[in-house]
Amino acid sequence: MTDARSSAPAVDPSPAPVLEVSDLTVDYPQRGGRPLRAVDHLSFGLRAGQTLALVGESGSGKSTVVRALARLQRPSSGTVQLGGRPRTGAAAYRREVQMVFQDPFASLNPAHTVDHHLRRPLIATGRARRGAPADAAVRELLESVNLTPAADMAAKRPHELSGGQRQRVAIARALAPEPRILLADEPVSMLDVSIRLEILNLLDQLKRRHGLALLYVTHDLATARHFSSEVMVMYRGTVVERGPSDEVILNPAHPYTKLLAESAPSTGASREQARAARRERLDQRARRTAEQREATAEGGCPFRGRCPSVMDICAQRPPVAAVGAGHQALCWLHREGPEH
Ligand SMILES: Nc1ncnc2c1ncn2[C@@H]1O[C@H](COP(=O)(O)OP(=O)(O)OP(=O)(O)O)[C@@H](O)[C@H]1O
Repeated sequence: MTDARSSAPAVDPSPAPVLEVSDLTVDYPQRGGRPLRAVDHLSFGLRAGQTLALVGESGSGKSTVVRALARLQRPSSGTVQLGGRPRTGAAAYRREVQMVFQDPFASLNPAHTVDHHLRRPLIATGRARRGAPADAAVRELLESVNLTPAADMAAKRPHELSGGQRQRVAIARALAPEPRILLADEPVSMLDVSIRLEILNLLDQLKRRHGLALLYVTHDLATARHFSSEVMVMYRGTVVERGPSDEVILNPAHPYTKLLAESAPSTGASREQARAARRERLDQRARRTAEQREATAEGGCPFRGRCPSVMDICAQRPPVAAVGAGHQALCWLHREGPEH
């Protein structure tokens, strides 16, 4: 795998975020009990031309973050602001923030042609007028995701396409409104191994070409490292480690990230292995939900029930410790000062 980041044009290391998330908290009501805290006071920014990876096991809260950013889930508290503008109208926000979903089989309507899927958002968002301008814009979108000859592809229905081709259509559709932000929630986990890297490379190229800010949600640490400049590791709704992707993945500081890195499945897993991993993730999700209910009630370090280095002090909320340049871990092990 060539390093997608090494050929990156020099970018301003810290341009202002185009999307700012501050203290985002999402609680789900539970029948007859306390609400379940799926996201706990999360803050981060997405920057133009950069990819931030959000990693964690099933049930850690990644999809809830994406749903809140896409305004499909109302936060319990905190804010999500577009380019420093707190009150963007719903239509303008939806144009700027687009999503690519995990399942390209479910995200396209089987009754409609590819042309219909792309023409609709172009016209609805005023990016192209009906008729010849929309024809040209559909063609351009298809070519930009390498679906050619564009005229043949435009006439097809989803069932006539492979999984990878469908995901390319879904990406083209997300680009139609010319967004500034793309939220990609496990965009390749349902695809055949052989085409996963092609689709991730395509997203990477489109990010550069259009200066998109990309949030890449994944279970896969290898592709998180390869395709992102920064990584946030989430456990039970809390970011337990964040920093430059090489740093976090090659030198993990938090016991949870270490565990993830040690148990990471290979990117080249077969479809059967991927299915087995998915079943395991669903089991994990059920376990995490049960644990999360307890954690919501208890406080302290969310990972202490599984942590091999657990200490008495972990019953208290851990500090955010600097463990390297721009690299932080939420852990008592890295508390500054005398040994405890
Ligand atoms: N609509 C909902 N109502 C109640 N609880 C929910 C809802 N959606 C998610 N949860 C719970 O919130 C927690 C976080 O779930 P979320 O789907 O955000 O995690 P995830 O990391 O994206 O997992 P996966 O990779 O399986 O999608 C889990 O405990 C989950 O059971």
